[in-house]
Amino acid sequence: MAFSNKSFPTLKNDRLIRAALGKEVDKVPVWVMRQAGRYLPEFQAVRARHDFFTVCQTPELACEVTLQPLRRYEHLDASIIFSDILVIPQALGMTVEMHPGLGPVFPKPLQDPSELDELKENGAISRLDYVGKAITLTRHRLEGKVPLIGFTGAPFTLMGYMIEGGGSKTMSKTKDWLEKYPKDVHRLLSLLTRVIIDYLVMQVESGAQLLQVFESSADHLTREQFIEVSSPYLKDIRNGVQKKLEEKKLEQVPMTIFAKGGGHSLDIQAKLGYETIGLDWTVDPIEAREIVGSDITLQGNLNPQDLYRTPEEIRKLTIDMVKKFGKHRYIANLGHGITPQTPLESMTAFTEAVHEAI
Ligand SMILES: Cc1c2[nH]c(c1CCC(=O)O)Cc1[nH]c(c(CCC(=O)O)c1C)Cc1[nH]c(c(CCC(=O)O)c1C)Cc1[nH]c(c(C)c1CCC(=O)O)C2
Repeated sequence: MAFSNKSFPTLKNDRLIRAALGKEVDKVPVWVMRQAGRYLPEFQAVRARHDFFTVCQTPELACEVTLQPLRRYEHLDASIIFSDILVIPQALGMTVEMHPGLGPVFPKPLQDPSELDELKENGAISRLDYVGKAITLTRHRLEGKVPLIGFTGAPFTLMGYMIEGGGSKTMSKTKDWLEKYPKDVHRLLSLLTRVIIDYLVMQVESGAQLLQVFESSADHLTREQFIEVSSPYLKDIRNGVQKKLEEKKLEQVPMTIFAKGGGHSLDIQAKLGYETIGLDWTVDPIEAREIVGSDITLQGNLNPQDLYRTPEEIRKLTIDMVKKFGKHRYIANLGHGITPQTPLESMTAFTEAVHEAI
């Protein structure tokens, strides 16, 4: 590696970090989940030549696609390292393939709790070394333009993919495990939590400046189930990362929890120690603020579907949204990832409108 993680270029735009820490900002920071992705022709061009996980595993390629949206959209206030949440099951020894049009596929999902013993926890972090290398390279190539976000899937969401063998509308196998094998479920969630903590610390060591935890399958959980199988692990992750960063004498970084469909548990999320809570588009900004109080930053939450409207309509919806959230403790984003057919000019309209709103 030509670059080391020492002496990164000075950060010139720190709006994202300031907003996450509750400091004053000149403009509302904005970034977009899946901002490096298939709506960009330059991303499609890279994907035409390389398999999805090859892009993730090759620091030069991961860095290139991470930078692509920043070259096109001058108003973006953050970058997010190009990778996937499913690199953790891969590092535990499971095979994951990305099938175009279908999404992720595990040829051999977990079928029985006895298979948990085959997961390779030892050495998992060193098998994810390529993510650290991509982060370090990207921090240098960013030249301090905007901060770099690192991320992970949350334990329940990862467990769901490992049991279902891919995306699932019903998650019925996972729900079956919750009923039949509660002890093994907690064993697996604890294993994933340990790996996730070390993985996030490694990302910070490599140069990540903010960390986001994706609990994307929270929409399958009731509030009671969220309390049982999600929130304790999310809390352990927040505390564990803080403790290990202290031990390693590394600087603390702000963390975001995004639980899609977790609107039923915002009060619980507010007590987990995360600086920022990400909201999907079903949550009302004013109600969310009332629930979480004034000491937490909110992130979100335009409906990704709204990016199919005209630029004028997008501007209006975005300005209305930003005004509802207000300038303090707020990071503008979509309520979930940007979709592949989104017109390129919609991103311009959205990001510009955020900066002009207040
Ligand atoms: C659930 C989940 C996954 N991956 C991720 C989540 C959590 C966020 C969410 O809820 O959407 C996280 C993720 N995946 C990707 C990123 C990159 C960083 C970014 O720009 O946001 C991030 C942060 C790249 C990707 N991950 C994927 C793509 C598209 C695949 C391709 O290029 O062929 C990209 C750009 C594929 C992927 N990866 C995953 C699925 C279900 C799919 C298929 C569905 C889809 O295509 O949107 C698992």
